[in-house]
Amino acid sequence: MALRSGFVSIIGRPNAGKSTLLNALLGQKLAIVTHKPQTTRTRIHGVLEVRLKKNTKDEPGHPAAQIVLVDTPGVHKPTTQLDRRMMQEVHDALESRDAVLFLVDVTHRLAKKSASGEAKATGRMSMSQAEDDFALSLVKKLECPVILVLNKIDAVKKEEMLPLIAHWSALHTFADVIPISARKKQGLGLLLEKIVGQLKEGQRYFPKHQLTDQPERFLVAEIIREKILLLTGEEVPYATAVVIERYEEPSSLKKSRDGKLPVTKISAAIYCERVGQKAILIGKSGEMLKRIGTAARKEIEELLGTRVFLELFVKVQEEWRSNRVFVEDLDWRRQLEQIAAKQAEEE
Ligand SMILES: Nc1nc2c(ncn2[C@@H]2O[C@H](COP(=O)(O)OP(=O)(O)OP(=O)(O)O)[C@@H](O)[C@H]2O)c(=O)[nH]1
Repeated sequence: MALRSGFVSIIGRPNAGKSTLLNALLGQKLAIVTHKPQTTRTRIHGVLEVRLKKNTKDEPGHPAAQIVLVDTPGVHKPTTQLDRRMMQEVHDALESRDAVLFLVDVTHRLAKKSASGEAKATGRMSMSQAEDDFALSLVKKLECPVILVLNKIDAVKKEEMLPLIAHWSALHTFADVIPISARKKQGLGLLLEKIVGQLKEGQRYFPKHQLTDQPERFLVAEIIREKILLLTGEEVPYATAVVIERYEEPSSLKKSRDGKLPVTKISAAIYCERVGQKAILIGKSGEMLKRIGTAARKEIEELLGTRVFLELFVKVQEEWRSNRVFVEDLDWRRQLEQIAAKQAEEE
């Protein structure tokens, strides 16, 4: 059976579990995950090789495939320039896709019907419903097959699933409806089979062992941002951006004579919008910055397979989320172009 290949975008409201699903399918952490909505800001490509599965008398098989999974920011109504950039990333991810996974969080229950038979949603529920509806409106415009993926089934009772499946299936003609738990890795085999079933025969888009097109320095920036999201509260996580200012890889990956791993030297700027936020990020006697640095360094060392010397600086850039130029410059693809231009200038 010939290889199949294609781009498959994962779309859904903030916190639906898109990044968790990407990581679970890849079997490796590529996208950062937190319990806070709007964690993902740019689209992330994760390259998944699916092995050929031969037909058996009990189960049908499928051909080998290369699936380029595209994780996207959560679909939400934009209010700042950053939001608009995030939504642009969603639109870009929906352009000329081979298939789309529309991810719904099943713990956001349906509104209960009142005595008059009217379904009423209130507060947080009505907001999440509005976000789901907005995401669905984008999906409805697509010409490619859309698989409805009902996520977080580990967190609801089985009997709650049937009304949810009925509700969502009535809203659009989905190519398939697959209940999964991205966190518990349930239902992923079936989901993969269904995705491969939607792809056409084709060549690989990326070399066989390449996990992503995102260079390590940007994965490093995301790891630092994840630790900030996890360790700080209120507005600080949303008002924070991380930019790698220095990234010096060791000349060799060999251990030194005394058995020590080589060192990667990294300096990163953490941007926030106000002096008060800077004070929170630094903490009393620099304690918070130290916690962020230590947590990030450990994970970066695992990622790079070297020791890491990590310097963090906190800088204030007032209202950066509404500054178009600043937001555009945060895009790693843009940063990569700027680095390449600078290198060419220096040579
Ligand atoms: N119980 C349960 N929780 C899950 C599951 N999948 C994801 N989560 C949790 O849901 C939260 C959000 O997960 P993410 O993967 O960051 O969600 P996302 O859709 O990428 O979020 P944004 O970046 O905001 O768009 C995290 O706390 C996850 O651990 C699941 O299958 N079951």
